[in-house]
Formats: sequence, structure tokens, C-alpha cells
Amino acid sequence: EPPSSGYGTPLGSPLGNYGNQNYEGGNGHHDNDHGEPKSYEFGYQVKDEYTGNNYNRKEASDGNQVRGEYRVQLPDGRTQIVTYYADWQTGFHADVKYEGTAQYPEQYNNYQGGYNNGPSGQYGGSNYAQNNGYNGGGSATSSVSIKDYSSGSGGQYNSGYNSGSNYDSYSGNNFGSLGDAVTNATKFDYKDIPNFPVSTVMGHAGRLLFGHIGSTPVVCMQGRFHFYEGYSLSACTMPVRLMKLLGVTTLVVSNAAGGINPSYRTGQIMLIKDQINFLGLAGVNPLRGHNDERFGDRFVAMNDVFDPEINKLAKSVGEMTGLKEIQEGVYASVGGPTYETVAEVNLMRVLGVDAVGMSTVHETVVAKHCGLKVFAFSLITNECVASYSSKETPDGEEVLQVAKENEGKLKGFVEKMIPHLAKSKL
Ligand SMILES: O=P(O)(O)O[C@H]1O[C@H](CO)[C@@H](O)[C@H]1O
Ligand SMILES: Nc1nc2[nH]cnc2c(=O)[nH]1
Repeated sequence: EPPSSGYGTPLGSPLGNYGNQNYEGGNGHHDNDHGEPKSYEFGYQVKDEYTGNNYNRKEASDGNQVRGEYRVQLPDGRTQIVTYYADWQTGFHADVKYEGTAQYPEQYNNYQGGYNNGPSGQYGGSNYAQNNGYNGGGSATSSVSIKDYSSGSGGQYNSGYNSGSNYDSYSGNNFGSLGDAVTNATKFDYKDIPNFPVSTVMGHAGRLLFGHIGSTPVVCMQGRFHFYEGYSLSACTMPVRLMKLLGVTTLVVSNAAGGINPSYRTGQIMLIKDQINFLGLAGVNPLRGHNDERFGDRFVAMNDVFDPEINKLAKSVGEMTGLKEIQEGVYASVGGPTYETVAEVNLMRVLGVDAVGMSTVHETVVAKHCGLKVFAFSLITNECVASYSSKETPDGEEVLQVAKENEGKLKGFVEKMIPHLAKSKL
């Protein structure tokens, strides 16, 4: 029965005005408006396993008092149960209870439970939801204390490095064995680090390593976070700021990328000399939102983010370690997870892109903002398809496979490059 005689209130009572008279724009003289309390009852329930919708409501009125209950399935897995009664003398009274235990999917471990709800003195705080969380949340108070964690098992790559008594970090993803370059590593699974995001991509193990490469202390991320995983760019780049807070001075970033330059071949290394921030050009930037001055200035120069001297050093170190045909070029990042259409590949060629991926650019933006030096390189894992007649298609397995085939030589390169870079004081 529809609640047409006022929203659970007796007609003629003061609440009757709300429920009926005003609503209909009349003067209160309706057919059923004889001051007689009317009772009603209604209810509904939706339970749909496909969408996960599970809620219901029931309500009854004896004409004087409304009583009801509704249940809502919360995104964290709990059911919220609100029991209420209302009458025109005392108003609305609700009793709110919860059933079940809140649970967060692993990849949102620090997103929902941590960033959104965590104390504002930590990463993101309440601002995270506005996509400026990490910047706005007072992240300078965040730190990882090694003694707080028991060591887990190793993972993949993504790391930064800093020299001297500081850390260098180098960062990567599909190259599992780069983590093996870190000696005497203490390893922490991301899932064991409070408020740390979790890698959801194959090939990204999800571990933070502390150790050395040569005599250079390094912190190494085995597995990074991508926009296409659902993380905001500020969450994706939170580890870069963590590295800064740990004392890292230079961020070394590696990635798997598609070759846009027609002369590039699968298996080649491209030193990044510049980048095109497609997301940033469209207004999606990890630094969007409140600027935390403790990390850097509001406006950030990016024309000098890559140092030609570092690339020169990398070229000679690469040649020393047997890398062949080292390229130097422009890396562009897209949001992913889609690979490029033929038209997009040709567009990027016109724009001067040499290699394309779905990472790195926002990491270097945040590194530059907080004053980290940056060295970045790509492994060309596939040649982007620029012609409609081609039968080739890129796929994630192929990218991983090529990364695997080349991780030995990348490890050799990183093992040499980081100590050289540290020594060079560049
Ligand atoms: O950039 P990394 O993380 O190396 O990985 C690249 O490879 C994946 C696509 O195959 C995407 O994540 C892309 O960004
Ligand atoms: N966008 C993009 N990312 C990649 N990562 C590895 N290969 C590719 C590619 O071809 N395109």
C-alpha cells in the first residue's frame, strides 16, 4: 500500500501538513482529511548477488507513531541496521547497529581503511578522497621504521636509491630479479606495511627491500602501483615520498614499455631523456590538490627532470655491462590498461614519443617536486603496432615474457649503474 496518506503521520496532525497538505499544495481540505489517524504498513527488499545489492526497509504506523527498520549492505561487508520510530511530539529516533566485521579488499588496504579513514597526520588523511590525499594529509609524519616489521619474503622491482649514508631507491615492476641486485635485503610485503597500497598486477610482487647495491644503501620497490589498478596518482606515488622521507636522494625508475619509434626493437633499453605526461596534460596529476610545502613548491619545473649527464654515464655503464644499442628517447605514459590503437601509435609518433607505458611519469613528477634526482629507463618489451595490416597484438604475457628474458642484463646494468651514479655525485 503506498504511503499516500502522509509519510506515516495522521492527517490533521501538524505532521499531516508535511505529509499531505503542503505536498499537494492544497489547503488541507481533502477527501480523507477528517483528522482520523490512519494506519499503514509497507516494506521492500532487494537482494541481488550479481550486483551485491542487499538492502531492505519496512515501516508501519498505527496512525500516531511510525516504526520501522532498514538494512543496508555496506561496502566494507558489514550490514548497517537502523531501527527507528517517529511521532509528531518527539520527532525521529534511530538506533544504529552493525552486523559483521569490516573487511577491506587487499588492494584497498590503505586506500579505504587507511587513507580515507586514517588520522590526518598520516598519508592522505581525510583528504584522500578528494584525490589530493597524500599531498594534503601531512605525510611528513609518515615513516617506515624497519624495526616495526618482521622481514617477509622478496618481491619484484621498483626502487629508488640514494647515496652515501642515505638510500638510493630504484623502482620497477616486471623485472622480478632486479630485487636480487639488492644484497642482504630486509624485505617487507606491502600488505604487512600499515597503510601501504598493494600491487594487483601480475609481475609485481609487492615487496619493499632495504639493503645495498655495492656499497650504496638502497630501498627497492618490487612492484609499483598504477592508475589503472584504481589507485589515484597520489596513492601510486606515495612510495616516492616515503623514499624521500627515508633519506633517498636519487630515484632510479625502470619500466616495461612499448616501442613507438619504428627503429626500436624488442629487448632494447631506452634511457629516458624526456617524458610526455598525457594524464597530466589532461589535468590528472599526482600533485593536484593542496600542496604540502614540506615536500616542495606549488609549481614544479619539469624541463630539467632528466639529467643528460646521468644518461651519459648510464650509456657508458650500459656498454660496459654488454647492453647493445642503448637508445635514448621520450617516454609517454597513458592511463591504461588498454594498449594503443593504431591511430594512437601514429599520433604518438607525430608527437615525438619513442616509447609508451602506463607508469613512471607520475613517479618522476613527485620525485622532482620533492627534490629527488631521477634516472629512468625503459625495456622495450614490444613494438607498438602502427599498421592496420599487421597481425601482431601486444599482450601482458608477452610483456612479462620479454621482461623475464631480459632481467638478467637489467640486473647487471643496475648493479653497476647505482654504485657509479652514487660515486659520480651527479
Ligand atoms: O610500466 P610498468 O609498470 O613497467 O609496466 C608496463 O607494463 C604493463 C603493461 O603490460 C603496464 O603496467 C605498463 O605500464
Ligand atoms: N601503453 C603501453 N604500455 C606498455 N607497457 C609495455 N608495453 C606497452 C605498450 O605497448 N603500451
